[in-house]
Amino acid sequence: MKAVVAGASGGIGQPLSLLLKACPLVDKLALYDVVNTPGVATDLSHISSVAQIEGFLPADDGLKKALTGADIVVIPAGIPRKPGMTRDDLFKINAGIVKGLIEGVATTCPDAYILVISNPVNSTVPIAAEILKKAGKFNPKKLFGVTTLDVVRAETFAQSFTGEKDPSKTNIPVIGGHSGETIVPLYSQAKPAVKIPEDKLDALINRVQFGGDEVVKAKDGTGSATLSMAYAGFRFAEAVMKAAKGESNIVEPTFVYLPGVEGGDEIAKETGCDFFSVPVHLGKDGAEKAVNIVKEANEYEKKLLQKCYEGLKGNIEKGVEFVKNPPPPPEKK
Ligand SMILES: NC(=O)c1ccc[n+]([C@@H]2O[C@H](COP(=O)([O-])OP(=O)(O)OC[C@H]3O[C@@H](n4cnc5c(N)ncnc54)[C@H](O)[C@@H]3O)[C@@H](O)[C@H]2O)c1
Ligand SMILES: O=C(O)C[C@H](O)C(=O)O
Repeated sequence: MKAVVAGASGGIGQPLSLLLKACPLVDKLALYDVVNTPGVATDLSHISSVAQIEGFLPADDGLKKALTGADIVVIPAGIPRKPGMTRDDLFKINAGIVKGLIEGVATTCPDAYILVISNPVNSTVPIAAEILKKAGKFNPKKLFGVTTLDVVRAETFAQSFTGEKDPSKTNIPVIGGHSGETIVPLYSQAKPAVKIPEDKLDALINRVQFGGDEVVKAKDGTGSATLSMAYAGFRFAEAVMKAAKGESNIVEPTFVYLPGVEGGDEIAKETGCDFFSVPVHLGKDGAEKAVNIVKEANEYEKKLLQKCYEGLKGNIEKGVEFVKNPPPPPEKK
């Protein structure tokens, strides 16, 4: 498989590229960024793994060259948060970055699986969908917002209650979107079952919903989660690649366009949101089936979901509007 990382020189991009370089499922790896890819690619090229690696910059049609023949494109390009910012504050800059990259995908490798990491995911994925629709290249089964970090956090933060030595052995679905109260962990649906004491549940849910802020605060102005995100992004990319190669029974929560995925219509009706993260069966064609876990939520979780829908609808609409009614270009001074 040929994998492309767009935003490869960044805090997420570099460790994610390292994990992809070491992954035996990857034969070719193209690194694209507006800076530093020659250095990052040369460094990684000394690793004795299967993947042939190349780095590209925008000059000389670099994006097109990076994307040519891509099977999977992972996008962590864009600015990260600083303390005091919301993910929505990143929209102004990151919306344009994602738009440009997706336009490149639409013309060069429209059949690739597209994994969007750039924030605000609740809006950047709708932007990607609208751009692909405009180009007549939208395949909803192959466009994914990466929400795996929320799952990773939900597993990790619950470890003291599961008693598992390896927290990843407890499957905890996290649904909704990827920001604050739009993130809804469903501990009632954990497999194997987990008993969270009632007086500890609010704090646990809050930590998962605002785990990103915990890292932003600790990094004190130097960025947001990068290493845990690279781990999570790789975990999801590996799942997509394994499914593409024919491995069965791969189910991962991811933010998808529900009306375009089997089983999604029912969830869209129930949530009022066209884009939503739910556990999705992955196969050769991408998102094969969305699992309606929303209806399994208990009363406590249903209240969380109501808040999620309110925030998420506006974020989705903002992304769609950005493409349908683009803001005027800034005036030249
Ligand atoms: N989905 C998630 O769970 C999740 C988790 C963590 C971070 N993020 C988001 O991922 C994004 C990247 O975070 P980071 O910490 O790696 O930031 P970073 O600033 O360290 O890296 C971003 C990289 O993108 C590059 N870039 C900018 N414009 C580009 C363009 N047009 N084409 C290609 N590359 C371009 C920059 O040069 C930089 O190397 C942020 O928006 C952040 O909020 C998402
Ligand atoms: O919090 C952020 O801004 C980055 C990311 O979305 C995260 O959840 O860590």
